Amino acid sequence: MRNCWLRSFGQLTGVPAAVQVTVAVQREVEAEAALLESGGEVEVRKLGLLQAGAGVPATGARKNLARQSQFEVVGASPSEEEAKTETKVSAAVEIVAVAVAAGVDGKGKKPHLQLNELDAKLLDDLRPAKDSADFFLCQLEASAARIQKADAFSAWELGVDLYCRYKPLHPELFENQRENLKRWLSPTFLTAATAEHPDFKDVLREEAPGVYSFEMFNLEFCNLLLEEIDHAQQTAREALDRPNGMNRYGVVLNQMGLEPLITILQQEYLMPLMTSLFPTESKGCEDHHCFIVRYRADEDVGLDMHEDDSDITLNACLGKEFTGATLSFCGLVTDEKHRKLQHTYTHEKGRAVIHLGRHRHGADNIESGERVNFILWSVSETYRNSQALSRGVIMEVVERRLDMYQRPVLDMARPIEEINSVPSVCLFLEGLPPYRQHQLFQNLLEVANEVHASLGRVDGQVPAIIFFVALQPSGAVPQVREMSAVTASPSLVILDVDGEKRYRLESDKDLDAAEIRGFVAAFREGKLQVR
Ligand SMILES: O=C(O)CCC(=O)C(=O)O
Ligand SMILES: [Fe+2]
Repeated sequence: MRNCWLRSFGQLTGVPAAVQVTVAVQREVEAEAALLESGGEVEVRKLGLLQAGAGVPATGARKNLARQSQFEVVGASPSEEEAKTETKVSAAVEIVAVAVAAGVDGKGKKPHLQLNELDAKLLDDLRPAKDSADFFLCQLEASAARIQKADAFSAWELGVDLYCRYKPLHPELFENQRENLKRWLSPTFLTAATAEHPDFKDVLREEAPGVYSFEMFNLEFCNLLLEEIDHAQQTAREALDRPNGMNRYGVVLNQMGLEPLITILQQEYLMPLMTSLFPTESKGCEDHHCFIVRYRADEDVGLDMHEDDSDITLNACLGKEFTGATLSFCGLVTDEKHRKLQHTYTHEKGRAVIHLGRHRHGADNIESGERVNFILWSVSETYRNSQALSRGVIMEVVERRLDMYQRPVLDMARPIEEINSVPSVCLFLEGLPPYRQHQLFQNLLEVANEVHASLGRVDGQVPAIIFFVALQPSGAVPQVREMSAVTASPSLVILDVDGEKRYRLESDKDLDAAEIRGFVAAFREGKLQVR
């Protein structure tokens, strides 16, 4: 068995499960080939990303966290046995097996980063059952073909690159997070959050109705994270996304591989607090978007009043030295006086403020120095689904709008908000065999390109008809399916959320490019019946 060590990494934003696995396996296979060619004389470094995707059950307490783990394999001389390894099936299975053996049995060379319990559980889940391997591989191949052929997926690959390249400055932020957090959280908050009956009354300061603050991180953590962010910006700047359209100089922490840390922070320490302050909105708060904002005189100096695309927002100041840059609050967007200024909060290093995402707020201009804050947007699918009818399709929290606008077909799991206002062609393919998904995706792509060409599509602008594809029942897919009132796969629907209309293709024929083309053309000519 080759030496191998594991590291746990975070979630790739915007990358569906099967695609992540495929990229990993493709690279593994390439590296494998290089290793065999070299006769094992040259050490080959292989990087991969494992994810419990198709055919591999994603169980465990936190789907999000249990979804992936990244591992590195360093090859020594291949054995006879290994030299025979040719197929992707055995490569995929072998990779999993190597990871499991090294991680769970602790046999690997010294671990680069320690496995935490959930990683161990993940690897157990991934231990491939013989009969699922073929199906698993089939999914991988279909996704590989999609990646190679469809431009629509190219940006997702870029995300993978960042993961492979980023080398942390402070590994302790990426390993053994549960233990480390105990050292980094303020003792008062830690005690309150971990008590048998969590009680925050001595910890919280009510700043204004619905706005609370508390001491959260100690200085060691603030400084550690500040240094890691600087390091990421220096070494991987071009690959880091901006956190949202409003902050030009922030970074998305999940993208740097910090998702496991943030998830533990959210689920184990913040959840009791969120539950006690915001019982409705915190129910089912499983997802998060975590990012850094930065203000200084020569960059962004402040942020206009807005509401967040979160259900609950936590905003902790990491430093550095600054004056000004206070945070102003008005009311909840549903309040009559929601535009009236109600409170101005002064940030302190290590102190966090927590409020509902729909509580209007804005960052006042910085006067001198630099302010860097850690923002955690918690998202509750349970709460969002309960609000679905009044709010239209709910957005995933991660915005990659400009990228999205370039793509002919978008991922329905993470739609852009225009799905609520622009007619959207939605193709549901969840559960279909991979070759069929691939074929129909190609058909949709072909029609989307034709339609956009005929509409005179302008780069960077939302076209008059958007195309979405659903490959797995994740993210917004179940919700869009429900709104479309279809149960089968494939299903083709044109959804006009704003006009409260939907058009379903009902046909005896097998779906193909001609059918899709005809259906969209009929819609454009106003010939479709609402169904
Ligand atoms: O700068 C702050 O403290 C607030 C930032 C913020 O509201 C946001 O990024 O959504
Ligand atoms: Fe905000």
